[in-house]
Amino acid sequence: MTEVVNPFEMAQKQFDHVADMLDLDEEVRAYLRYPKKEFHVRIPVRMDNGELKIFDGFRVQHNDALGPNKGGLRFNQHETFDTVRALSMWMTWKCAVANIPLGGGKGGVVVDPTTLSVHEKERLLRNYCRLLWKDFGPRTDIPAPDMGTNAQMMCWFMDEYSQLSGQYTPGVVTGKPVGAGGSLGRNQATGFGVVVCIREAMKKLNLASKGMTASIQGFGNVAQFTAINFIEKLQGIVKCVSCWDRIDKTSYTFYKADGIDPHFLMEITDQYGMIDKKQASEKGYEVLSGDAWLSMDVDVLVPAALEGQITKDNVDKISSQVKIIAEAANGPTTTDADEIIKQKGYFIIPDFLCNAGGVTCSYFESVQNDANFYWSEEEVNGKLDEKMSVAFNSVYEMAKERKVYMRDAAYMVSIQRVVTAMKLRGWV
Ligand SMILES: NC(=O)C1=CN([C@@H]2O[C@H](COP(=O)(O)OP(=O)(O)OC[C@H]3O[C@@H](n4cnc5c(N)ncnc54)[C@H](OP(=O)(O)O)[C@@H]3O)[C@@H](O)[C@H]2O)C=CC1
Ligand SMILES: O=C(O)CCC(=O)C(=O)O
Repeated sequence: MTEVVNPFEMAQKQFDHVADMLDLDEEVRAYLRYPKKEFHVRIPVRMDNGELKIFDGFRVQHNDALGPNKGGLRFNQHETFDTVRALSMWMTWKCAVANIPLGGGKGGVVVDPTTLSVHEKERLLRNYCRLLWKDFGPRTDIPAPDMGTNAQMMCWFMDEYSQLSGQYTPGVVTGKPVGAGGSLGRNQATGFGVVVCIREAMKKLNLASKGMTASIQGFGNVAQFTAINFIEKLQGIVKCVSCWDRIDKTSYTFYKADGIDPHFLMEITDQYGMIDKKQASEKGYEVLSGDAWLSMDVDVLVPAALEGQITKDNVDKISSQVKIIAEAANGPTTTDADEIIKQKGYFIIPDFLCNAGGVTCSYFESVQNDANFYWSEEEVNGKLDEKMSVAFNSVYEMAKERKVYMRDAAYMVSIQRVVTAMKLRGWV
């Protein structure tokens, strides 16, 4: 039977498991198992053809013990309240593991962004902001780009908020374009951080990175910059990436035995992330089935698309040659599949550690906005590399010390930091 995946149940299960291992107090568990605040809005938008359409939008603020809630805003046709709840909870652990003074939040609008014109997208984004602006702010809750949203949309959000509040407020949102309060390096930061984690894992496993092979699911922001950094920083070879084809309504894997060229593939990818099959084939790429990425004989497997992709039904397809599973997406592995991965002894870099580079760079962007002083790209990348290496090593050390799985170790580091802040603030 196909596994049904509710991301929020998955997030709670993961938390409960480590709460038991830490013998966490019942009151603390009750606090952390659910978000602190949730918003559901109905967003009216006048479409280009004059019709009025209403969209469902969510914002969830899980926990702000360490600092203001922080997390992306997704435009996704499959978004649910529970997905956003799970993602906000994972943001709490992500900020804590990265050791940045921020809490967990996430937002989502139920919409297929490919069906909207630019003007419709802008009206939807601005109306979402108008309905919720009093609950956002640089000291309250700070959104950022995520699936289906981008830097331009963050800029509209910043502009709308600034107009409503009567003050130029760049720090209300991160992931803005450079030149409008954005930080150099933010666009590539998540993929950059994924590769820092892979590099650190390789050091621990005594693997030389040169010539190591990888297979990546997805070809959006995170996947693209993971591929580029894996090739350029580690001198590795990316054998394939995959993408969703909205015309054929299926996904495809683009494979090249001697390694893909992410820059070429980016040139033939449209604004919604679809790679042109014809042009890829002409350049010698094999176009394989959407799940072919999972069974590749490679050293590093990188799910970088969606949640719930590695399930108990397909986990056995993972090659025994794989040495590292780097979870670049949020929640790509279901709890049942995770148990099998753990038993088989694959080295996993858990999602909220692996993809923490994005929010860490967002934090740098907020710091620059507050100071109104902007850093060079070298400075941003240097600080990001350091933060991600320290985060990886703190989790690795915890796993070694407690003899636990890397995911459990990441939870232990994060939960302890959040609970310490809650206790110091007198919440529990
Ligand atoms: N952007 C960021 O800074 C961060 C993102 N993340 C997480 O990383 C993941 C990817 O996000 P991001 O790259 O920003 O999102 P994008 O929207 O840029 O990319 C998502 C990618 O997944 C592809 N995709 C969708 N469905 C499938 C499928 N069934 N099979 C294969 N590919 C598919 C999309 O293709 P198409 O576009 O054609 O639909 C697209 O290439 C998400 O889980 C997100 O939450 C985590 C931390 C930070
Ligand atoms: O950059 C950010 O603030 C958040 C990024 C995000 O949503 C995520 O890491 O999942």
